[in-house]
Amino acid sequence: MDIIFIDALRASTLIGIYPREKAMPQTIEISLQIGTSTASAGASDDIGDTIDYATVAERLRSELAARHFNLLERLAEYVATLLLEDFGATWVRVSIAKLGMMSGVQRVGVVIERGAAS
Ligand SMILES: Nc1nc2c(c(=O)[nH]1)N=C([C@H](O)[C@@H](O)CO)CN2
Repeated sequence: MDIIFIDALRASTLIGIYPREKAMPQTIEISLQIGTSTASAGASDDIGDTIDYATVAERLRSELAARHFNLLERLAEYVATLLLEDFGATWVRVSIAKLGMMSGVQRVGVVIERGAAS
């Protein structure tokens, strides 16, 4: 299995369990490892034969701008499902972090893996 990755993509979304988090968008940081075969694109040199990371980033930003989730766990599931079902990934690792949420802590977050690594 090959991997296409996006590291530390920043996106704005409503995320959290507290009223202020439901009212005020916050910036989250998303890192993705997207399992897929890159062999076809490696041979053809054609963007149509692979998962376009620019399209993934744009889609995520627009989806997240329009949604609210209570938990990072739910948001991570949403992102993983989107990559598996809409982009045809076979396996994904999704890391999502909130920045500066707690005093003395730089980042908090979740990492999930879904699909089948081959
Ligand atoms: N495991 C989790 N713990 C917490 C979450 C979460 O999404 N997953 N969220 C919060 C609050 O929304 C937090 O961001 C406020 O500091 C607390 N714990």
